[in-house]
Amino acid sequence: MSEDSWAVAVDVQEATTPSIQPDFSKKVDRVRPTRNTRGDINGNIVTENGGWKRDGGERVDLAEQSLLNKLIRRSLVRNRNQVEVLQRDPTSPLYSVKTFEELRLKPELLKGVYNMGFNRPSRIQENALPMMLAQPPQNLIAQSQSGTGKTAAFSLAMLSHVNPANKWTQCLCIAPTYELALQIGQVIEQMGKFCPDVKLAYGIRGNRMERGTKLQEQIVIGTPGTILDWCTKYKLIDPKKITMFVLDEADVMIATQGHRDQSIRIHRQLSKDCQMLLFSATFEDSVWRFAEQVVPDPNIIRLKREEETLDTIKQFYVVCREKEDKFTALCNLYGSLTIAQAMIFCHTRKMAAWLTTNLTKEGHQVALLSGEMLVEQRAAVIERFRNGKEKVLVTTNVCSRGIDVEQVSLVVNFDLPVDLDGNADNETYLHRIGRTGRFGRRGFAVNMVDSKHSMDIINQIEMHFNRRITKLDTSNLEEMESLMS
Ligand SMILES: Nc1ncnc2c1ncn2[C@@H]1O[C@H](COP(=O)(O)OP(=O)(O)OP(=O)(O)O)[C@@H](O)[C@H]1O
Repeated sequence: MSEDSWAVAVDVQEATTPSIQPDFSKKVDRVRPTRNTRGDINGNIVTENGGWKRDGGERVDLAEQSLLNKLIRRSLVRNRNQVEVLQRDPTSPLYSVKTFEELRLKPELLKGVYNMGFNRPSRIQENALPMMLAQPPQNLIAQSQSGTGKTAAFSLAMLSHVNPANKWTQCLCIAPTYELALQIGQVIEQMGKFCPDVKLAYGIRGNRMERGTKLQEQIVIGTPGTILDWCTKYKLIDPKKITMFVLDEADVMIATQGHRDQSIRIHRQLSKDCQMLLFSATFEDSVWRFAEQVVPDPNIIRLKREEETLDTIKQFYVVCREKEDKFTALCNLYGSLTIAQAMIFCHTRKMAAWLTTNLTKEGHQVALLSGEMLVEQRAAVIERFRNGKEKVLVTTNVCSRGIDVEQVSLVVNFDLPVDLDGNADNETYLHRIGRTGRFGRRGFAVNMVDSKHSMDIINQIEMHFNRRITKLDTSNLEEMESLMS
């Protein structure tokens, strides 16, 4: 098969690829590919179909991607951009806080916040928290990329909002999946550690409740289907008594079949005075239309994603003939440079598996990350790599977003990133190599070129970013050392 046809032949390849870790194969049959993907103004990939996006050769489940981000994240994502605030009533004063004290939280809740290691509100929290805690209640639509502190913000708002003396459900929070709901629940539990009278229930599949009894938990978090059943069929919750409704990950929610309608049906049961809060990492038209339906008269807070830059990254390409040749070039490269850690991107799982096997045979300590693994397994691989247990991480695109490994100094595009039409996928290129050269450090990116088509792609990338990609001869050690010094 010609290397050029990777993008087109991916279905066939993956269907015929044996799982190298057989236990992980159970994810494969859930594939529902979508063609309708594009980036929003924040550079996030969005999809209007099915909750899946195709990312190069892998299909990515948006909810899983979100869960992976949560599992591997250790701290706030840095963002120096200004928050944009659009107030419903532009004449009312705009409050923002620089400390948690200014919010006048209950002491036990403040203790919970500090106990989590939060010293001050994150950029989005500075504006979102006073708005969510304001009296009379205000509706809010907030958008910022994953990891900027949204979950922590609305968890705090819910914990602050409830009256523990009232033994009925007052805050309802819905999330796209069982696993995501559990993650949010953990944050609430941790933050509310010193608020023993505030109770939390999980409205998720498998959590069976007796029909007709009313829940006493003040906060209920769950998935739209179960929550809808609990409100309507089982009547465990009186929706008219809900005074705060939180809809998290709106972009993922509407990309999942059925969730959009269920969310709207839950919303319809709520009282008109209920405070509505909606959060999303991306914000393109379909999310916006949905948000407007669910959140009347909103205040809007948006934090633009910080631009990734190629300024501190030296980019090269190596001309090769076929995959064996690319492999030799890679070994030469790796053998001659002092590289802290490297990430190598392949287009398909099959290629990633082949490369991992061969690098391992050469004596390298290699980790493999691919879409057939369960989310928890992917998170564990990333954690090992972060801790330096392996020096090389071979991967398909599934993990190109979200992982920040500061010590990665080399990114190799063993296969160049292409879109479904076989053109340069500039956005993916930026995400892949943008992770090296972080925080002013120098990074290197090496692209393997194995055909006229892939040379065209390099030219397209050069033009797009207006940055030179220099030819590298990996058999010429001296030249390579001087270029890459
Ligand atoms: N004020 C803060 N100070 C320090 N760390 C914080 C603060 N707020 C949140 N964090 C931490 O930052 C990380 C990201 O926060 P959070 O999960 O709330 O972000 P998010 O925008 O909801 O992203 P996602 O939707 O992917 O979870 C978490 O590890 C959280 O514990």
